[in-house]
Amino acid sequence: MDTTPSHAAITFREVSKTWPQRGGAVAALDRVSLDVQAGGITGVIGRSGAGKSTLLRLVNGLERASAGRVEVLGRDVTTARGRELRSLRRDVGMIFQHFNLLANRTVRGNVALPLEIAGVARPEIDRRVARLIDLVGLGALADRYPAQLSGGQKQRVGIARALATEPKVLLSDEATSALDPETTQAVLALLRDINRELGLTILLITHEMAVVRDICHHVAVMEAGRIVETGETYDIFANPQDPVTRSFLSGVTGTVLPGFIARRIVPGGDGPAILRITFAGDSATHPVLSRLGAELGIDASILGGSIEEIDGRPFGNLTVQVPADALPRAQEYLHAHDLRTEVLGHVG
Ligand SMILES: Nc1ncnc2c1ncn2[C@@H]1O[C@H](COP(=O)(O)OP(=O)(O)OP(=O)(O)O)[C@@H](O)[C@H]1O
Repeated sequence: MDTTPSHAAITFREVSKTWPQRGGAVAALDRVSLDVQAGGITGVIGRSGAGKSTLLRLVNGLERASAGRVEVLGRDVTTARGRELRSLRRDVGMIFQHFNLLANRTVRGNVALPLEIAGVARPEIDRRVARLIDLVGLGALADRYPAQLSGGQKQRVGIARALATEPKVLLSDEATSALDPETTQAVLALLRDINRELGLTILLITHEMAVVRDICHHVAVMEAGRIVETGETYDIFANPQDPVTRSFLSGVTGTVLPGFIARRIVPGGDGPAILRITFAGDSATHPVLSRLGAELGIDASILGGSIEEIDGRPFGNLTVQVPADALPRAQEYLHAHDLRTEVLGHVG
């Protein structure tokens, strides 16, 4: 996919943000550059304190950069003030981990709020609110108050409210972190539908790689105020480069070794090799193990594995044990078939 700035809905150029602190300053963002593709879903993942919220809040002017430039839909947020900033904010909706609904307003009243603030006429407000409430599947609950809703329903209200001013960009600040796994799936599916149907650009921050896997087309990995890796989600899963990315992936791609295997690997061991094979793209469904046996006479025993779908494409990992003396031939064969391998160690 083209990554030139002309196709970006949001661009960060050499953006830094420092907070004054006693005895110095803390750099929340350190010369971050990123293009967020128009019409796509981009995830920013990082540990607590990596700078994700700060990055997100620069997009709608809730925070201002200390240096660098942030452009949204071709407009410079870094310098926007007053009327210009208000108009920009109407183009950028936001949803939050804790929903931020007004307790004394019904579902209808919460969704109507941004339109009331924007001075939209009442009949138009009523029309738009009814449509939005239907869009997020809350038609039957329009007159309930937030306290009478589940977490997932509250987030649907948050989404409807964020869409009220017909924004072109939606920011999501850990929108599913407070929800159970099933509700998370339903809310992610709603975001995916909205992205597809409305062509909305979504920029979300999360600390869960599963969220990235499930809905993001692109991902940027942050650590200590910097972006350490960025790319299409599938490529990042199939071929992660940075240790931070690898550690995030270890929880979701079946790459964590079960204890019974990990305990067998000993430093300096010279017994059978434990090999991880990564299957991506077309190679994901090749019967390579049986061919290793049939063509090379190498017996590989399966220790663990998983296969899943990322961005509609198959992706898998297989951990196998092969005799130490057969390892070079096995790897050569696997590499010739476009499979990646990693020697995790040797049994002692
Ligand atoms: N208003 C503030 N004043 C001072 N320091 C701040 C402020 N907001 C954030 N920071 C600091 O900036 C750094 C980045 O914080 P930020 O909230 O962007 O991280 P995060 O990746 O979103 O973390 P989390 O996942 O915990 O929300 C942290 O070191 C944080 O302590």
